[in-house]
Amino acid sequence: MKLDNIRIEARDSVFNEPLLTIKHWSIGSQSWGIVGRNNSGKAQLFELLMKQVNYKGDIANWPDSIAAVSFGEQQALVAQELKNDQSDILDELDPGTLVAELLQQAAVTPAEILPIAEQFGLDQLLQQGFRSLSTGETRKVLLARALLRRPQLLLLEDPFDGLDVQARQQISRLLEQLAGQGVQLLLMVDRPDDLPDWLAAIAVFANRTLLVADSAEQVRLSAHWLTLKLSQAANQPPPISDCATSLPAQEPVFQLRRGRVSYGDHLVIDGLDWSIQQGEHWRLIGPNGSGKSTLLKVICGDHPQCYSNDIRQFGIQRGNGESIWDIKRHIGMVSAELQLNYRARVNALTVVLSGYFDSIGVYRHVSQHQKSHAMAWLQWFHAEHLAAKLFHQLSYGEQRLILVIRALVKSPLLLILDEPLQGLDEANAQVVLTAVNRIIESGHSQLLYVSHREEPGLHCDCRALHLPVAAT
Ligand SMILES: Nc1ncnc2c1ncn2[C@@H]1O[C@H](COP(=O)(O)OP(=O)(O)OP(=O)(O)O)[C@@H](O)[C@H]1O
Repeated sequence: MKLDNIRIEARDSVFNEPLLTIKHWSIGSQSWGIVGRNNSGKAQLFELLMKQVNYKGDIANWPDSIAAVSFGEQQALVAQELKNDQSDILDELDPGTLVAELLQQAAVTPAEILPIAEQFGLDQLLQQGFRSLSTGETRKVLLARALLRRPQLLLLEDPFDGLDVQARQQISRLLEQLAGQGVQLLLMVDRPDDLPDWLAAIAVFANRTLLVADSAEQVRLSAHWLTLKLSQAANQPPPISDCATSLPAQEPVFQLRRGRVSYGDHLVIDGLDWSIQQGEHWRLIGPNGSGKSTLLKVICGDHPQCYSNDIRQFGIQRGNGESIWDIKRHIGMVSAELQLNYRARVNALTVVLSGYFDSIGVYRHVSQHQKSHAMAWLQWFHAEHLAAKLFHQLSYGEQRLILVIRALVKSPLLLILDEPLQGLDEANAQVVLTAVNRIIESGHSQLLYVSHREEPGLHCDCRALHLPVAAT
C-alpha cells in the first residue's frame, strides 16, 4: 500500500488547517506501529484506511479486506445493544446479542468459532450477552471477531488496553504469529512503550501530519521518539478545593463483610472481607473478569446486590432507606463503563460540571464558583479549548481526560480511578498522575486505583487488594 500527497480537509470551514496530511508513505506489506499524541491525526488515519472519509491524493494497492478494532466500534456496538434492549417489553432481563452471535456474524462457518474462542479464552462466555462482558472480555471478543473476518490488513487501535498482563502477552504473541503468516498489521497506540518489540516499522504522527516512517530500530533512536516520551511539567499547583464532605473519626470509608456477588450461577465475589479506612489508599488488582468492576459497582451503589451484602460506607449502614445519591455524593469516579454510558449530548464543560451532581448531564443550578472552578481544572490540564466542544465529538482520549476532571472537580472523599489513563498519550497521562499525586498529598481524597499496568509516575503508598479469578 502506498500513500501520496494525502490531505483530509476539515468539514468545519472555520478550521482552516487540514485534519491530516501525508506527503509520502510506502506501507508495503510489513507490520507497522503507529504512534502519536492525542489529536495528532491517528483518528483521521483510521477513518482514511477504513474508507470513511473523503480525501485528496493517491492511494495505491489498497487491500481488499480490512478489519479493525477500535474504541469507536466498541462504543457504537454498546449503543446499538442499549437501543435494542427489550427488557421493558419482555418483562425480564434481555441479555442482548450473545457472544456466539456476534462471532457468528464474522465467521464463514459456525465450526470456525470454537477454536478461536478457545484461543482467546472466550469459550465459557459464548452464551453470555455482549453487554455484560468485562472490559477485557469485550476487547478479546472484538479482536476474535476481527480475526474471523480473515482480513488482509488488521487495523488495531490500542489493542492491549483493558487486557491483563497475561492476555497482553498472549495476544501480542498471537499477533506476531499472524504477521509471520502474512496478515498485515497496523497497531495504533497513544503511548510509545505500548508498541511491541517485534514490529518491523514505526510511523510517528504529530500535529496531524506524518512526521517519520522508518524501521522500528531507526525510529526508536530518533529525536521524534524522545519527544513522544516527554511529559509537560505542571508548574502551577492544581486547583484542589477542600473536600466537600467529611466523616467522624474511626468511621470506615467503606467496609464489606463476607461479601458475595454472583451472576446466576457465576459467583464473582465470594466471602470478601475488606475495608478502606480513613487515610488509606488502595489499588485493586486482578485479571480480566475477576470482579473489579463488579466490586466498584457495589461501592458506588450501582449494583443491585449491594443491598444483600453487609456494607457500611460513609457513615451509613446500607439498606436503611438511604438513597443512591447519599452514597454518590462522596465519590468521584472514572471508568470505561462510565465513558460508554455518558451519552448525553452536552459540551465538555457540562460534563465536568456534572461531577458536582454525580449525574449524566446537568439538571440543577450551577453556581458561578462551580463554573470558574471547573474552568480552572480544565485550564490546569491545558484542556480549556475543549470546554465548548460536544463531548461525544471528542476523541476517546480527550473524553477520558474530561471524565478524569469530572471525577476530581468536587474533591471527593473517595476518588475511584478505574483505568484512568486509557486512551491518553504520555504527556496527558503524566499530567493526570501529577494531579492524583497532589490530591493524595493534600489529604483531601482517598484513592482507589484500578489498572492492569504499573504506573511508576503514581507516587502513592497504596495497599493492594488482589482479586483472584472468579470461582464458577
Ligand atoms: N450482568 C452480568 N451478567 C452476567 N455476567 C456478568 C455480568 N456482569 C459481569 N459479568 C461477568 O462477571 C465477571 C466479572 O466482571 P467484571 O466486569 O467485574 O470483571 P473485571 O475484573 O472488572 O474485568 P476487566 O479487567 O476485564 O475489566 C466477568 O466474567 C463478567 O463476564
